[in-house]
Amino acid sequence: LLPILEFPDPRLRTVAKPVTEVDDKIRQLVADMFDTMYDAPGIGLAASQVNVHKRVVVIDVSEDKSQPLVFINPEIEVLDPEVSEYDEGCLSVPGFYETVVRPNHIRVKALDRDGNPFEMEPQGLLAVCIQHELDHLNGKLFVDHISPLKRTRIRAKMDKKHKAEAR
Ligand SMILES: O=C(O)C[C@@H](Cc1ccccc1)[C@H](O)SCc1ccccc1
Ligand SMILES: [Zn+2]
Repeated sequence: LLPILEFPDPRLRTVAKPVTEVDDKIRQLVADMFDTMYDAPGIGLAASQVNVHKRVVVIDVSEDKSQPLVFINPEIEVLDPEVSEYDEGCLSVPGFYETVVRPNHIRVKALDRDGNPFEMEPQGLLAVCIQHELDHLNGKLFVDHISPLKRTRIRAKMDKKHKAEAR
């Protein structure tokens, strides 16, 4: 299992670099990320969260771990301006859920675990999760989409938790 960085760790603000070659090293990272995500448990994980600053995302929104998806060098285009709300969580901000507004009709282009390009037009939670993970690759967190007051309060609680753990 890979350790997951927690807000406000500044390393979460790193902009991840594109993968130049989808090789066995990347496939090992993907396998370790799925193990870490399923164990958390979570429905998505970006390499940034495990302090690997490469543009790699794993997602599985299924109930029974039956739909693992790998997005390498993902790119998103918004297909229409309609947005929807979702109470998002984050494995890097454990225990906090806040309403985030995002476009709900997008197209994703990425490479799969074999380095082959593919694209999809995800709906619902998958569309939300892909945008949440892409934020991670760009050094953004879901708390950046809520009010500064709420973000400050969450940061204070996370700092207190980390102090207690350090004792
Ligand atoms: O930190 C992450 O990227 C994992 C996120 C994925 C997520 C993105 C957007 C909306 C919900 C989840 C979650 O922490 S995984 C935990 C979870 C599982 C099911 C539903 C909500 C949260
Ligand atoms: Zn997250």
